[in-house]
Amino acid sequence: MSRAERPAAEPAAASELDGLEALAGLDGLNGLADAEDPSAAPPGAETPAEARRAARERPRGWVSRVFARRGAGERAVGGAAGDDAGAPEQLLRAGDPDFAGPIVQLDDVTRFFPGPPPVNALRGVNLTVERGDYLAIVGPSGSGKSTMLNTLGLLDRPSTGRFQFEGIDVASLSDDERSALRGRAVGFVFQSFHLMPTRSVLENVMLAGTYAGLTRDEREPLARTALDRVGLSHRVEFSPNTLSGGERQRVAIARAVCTSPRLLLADEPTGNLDRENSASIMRLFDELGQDGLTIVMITHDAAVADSAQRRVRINDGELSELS
Ligand SMILES: Nc1ncnc2c1ncn2[C@@H]1O[C@H](COP(=O)(O)OP(=O)(O)OP(=O)(O)O)[C@@H](O)[C@H]1O
Repeated sequence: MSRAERPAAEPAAASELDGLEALAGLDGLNGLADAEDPSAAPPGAETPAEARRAARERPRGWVSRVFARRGAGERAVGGAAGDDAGAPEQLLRAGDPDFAGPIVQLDDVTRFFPGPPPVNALRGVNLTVERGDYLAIVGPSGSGKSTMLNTLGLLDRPSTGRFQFEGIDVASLSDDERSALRGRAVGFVFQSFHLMPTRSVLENVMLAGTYAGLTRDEREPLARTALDRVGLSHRVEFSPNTLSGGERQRVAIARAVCTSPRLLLADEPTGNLDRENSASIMRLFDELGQDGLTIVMITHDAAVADSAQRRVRINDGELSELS
């Protein structure tokens, strides 16, 4: 199994949903593939126009609660309506796209797993990622790459040290706030694509908008634009199973970028691709980087790492900058 697909604290069977839960920030929510559209508001819920007006009036960098859990294993519901009608709307901090400082700032971050055996997976890591950086993280197996990615993707918390995302100290966020920030600000691309085989290409990409709290009407045009961006507008109604590996990864990238995340995390994005498809995916990353997207990519492939603007090495949990 590849890195960020693994839950941070406990190993689990590889499944399509692992990565999707990471995308969603809906840790522990079961039945995701079959869940009803969470943005389909029940009768009496606020209309899309009302929701947009309310969103405009919120303080910058905050979102209203998008998902509520009714109980263990039950599906997500939309907004503050439905069974929650009458409950006060909950505002969650979800980062600030206009924050002028670094998007990521790690100060003396450690991650300790008590084991047995005990492991210091990250040791005193300092890292600043500026908006628009395109960074590759390289390192041998077991060096801490996936722990770094889980941390940056708000899937795991440092044991000690400080992690600031767009100036917010992540330690001060509640679980719901971390999920909201992840859903709004972070896009994930995995080695093994994590596409739903029973859904069309378009539906797979639209799923990302669900997790960002968008209505169906808002999601479809964004998904079509993203698919156009990755050169797949002629494949929207296809099943992912009928696509080549390179095309599947393009769908996954479209899904990752369709809601305009501020940080794209890529875990061995070319690991399952041949040389030609790898080069084409790297060109796409270059273009996304030139468009201003901040990208952090883990790779074993030196040629792939060379395509990034900046490289860091991780060795036994310690990070060092490469020239
Ligand atoms: N949940 C966990 N519990 C205990 N130890 C863990 C856990 N996750 C990671 N580790 C340990 O932390 C160290 C770093 O693991 P990590 O998965 O981050 O390495 P990696 O560089 O991603 O490796 P690979 O390239 O093989 O995927 C390893 O020694 C690993 O066994």
